[in-house]
Amino acid sequence: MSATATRVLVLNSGSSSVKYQLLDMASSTRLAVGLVERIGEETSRLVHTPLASGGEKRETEGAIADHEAALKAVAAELAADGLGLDSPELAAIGHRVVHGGLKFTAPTVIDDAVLTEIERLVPVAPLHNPANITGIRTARALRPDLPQVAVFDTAFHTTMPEHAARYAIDVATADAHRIRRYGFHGTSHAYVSRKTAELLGKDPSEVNVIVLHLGNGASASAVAGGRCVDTSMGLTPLEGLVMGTRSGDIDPAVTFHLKRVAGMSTDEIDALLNKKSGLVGLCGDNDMREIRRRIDEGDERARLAFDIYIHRLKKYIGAYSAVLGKVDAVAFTAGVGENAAPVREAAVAGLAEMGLAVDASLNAVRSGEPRLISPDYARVAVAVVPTDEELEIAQQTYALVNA
Ligand SMILES: Nc1ncnc2c1ncn2[C@@H]1O[C@H](COP(=O)(O)OP(=O)(O)O)[C@@H](O)[C@H]1O
Ligand SMILES: CC(=O)OP(=O)(O)O
Ligand SMILES: [Mg+2]
Repeated sequence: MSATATRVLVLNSGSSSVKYQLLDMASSTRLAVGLVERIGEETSRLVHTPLASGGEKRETEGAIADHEAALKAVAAELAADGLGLDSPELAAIGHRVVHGGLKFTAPTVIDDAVLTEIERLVPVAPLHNPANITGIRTARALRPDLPQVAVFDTAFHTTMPEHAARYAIDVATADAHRIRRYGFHGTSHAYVSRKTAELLGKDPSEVNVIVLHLGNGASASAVAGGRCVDTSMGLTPLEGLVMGTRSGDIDPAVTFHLKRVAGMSTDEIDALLNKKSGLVGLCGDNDMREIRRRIDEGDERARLAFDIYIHRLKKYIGAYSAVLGKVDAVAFTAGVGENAAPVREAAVAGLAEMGLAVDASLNAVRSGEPRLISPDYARVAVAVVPTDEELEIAQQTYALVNA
């Protein structure tokens, strides 16, 4: 790495999107940020903002067939601003990798063996690891000389005690197939729980926080003194909360029933629970903005979908309050958590006996900053804390390549 190489490119590849940021770590500045969405559809969209030059946001619409094409389009956008991947100032590329299994508990420089292990984990993160792998391969082909670092969603959750991480199934079978609860969105849960402590003016070691990461995928975590002690996602990112397209918790016997009685194949059941369930399965929409609009128009299906979503969320707030014993803060984050005031209001409604309340005028504030939305008298702080997985990945990546 050259002495002047202080930039990190971060790729957060999702099942149908890529979020990216180019950061200069020496000056703590964002040089460019962007998003490619609806990859694989006719209506793909790339939004690129060249912050370094103060340039205007650029939007390109049109089919982007796969993640490889998406990354090449991102590289071209960066090059157009003089920030191309060929820059000698680039120190490393940091990749979000969703499933790291038991092997990866920290950021890792990617070599062939690491890539093979990430591939081995595809069956337990079928929507995510393949996209992460394509991102890594494409970036490597463009800059074979540069360190590529994987930052795993599962890493933060490896501190979970065995009684939280194990399923109550036959131990020999579980161990033979590495079946246990891994948890995901860990980079976000780590970042947000730390930021929440900061907002309270405390050290992370002094506070217990329930983090509600509500994006398209959604998960809750119980963080005690900076360490994760429980989280809602399991072997795969399917367990737990109701999500945009995923069912979350369900009686596993539903799957046997669908196979034996409805005659569905394993792949069909997988697709049903991962892609055609959750909010989209319940009401046809997975975007909370659209669901709220429909509720305002009196749409009953949208109302029921919302109520099911909130009911599950409330159950996890209750469960994690019990797991933690004492809760200092509940933090809402990600697309829904940061933007949907009605979700925050409804999730906390009726929990005054547990010390939880939301102040309506504070909850209505729109801001990109961490903020409290609970009234002064509330025993537990309720906060909105914007996540920044890309910044966290950049910092971990830069620290590793400079170590
Ligand atoms: N202004 C808003 N109001 C309500 N919900 C929103 C708003 N903006 C985004 N969302 C929700 O956030 C979701 C995306 O969250 P995000 O954290 O970006 O998810 P992911 O990383 O899984 O793509 C959208 O599907 C939508 O439901
Ligand atoms: C793990 C996971 O569910 O990630 P996302 O929310 O990006 O789909
Ligand atoms: Mg996300």
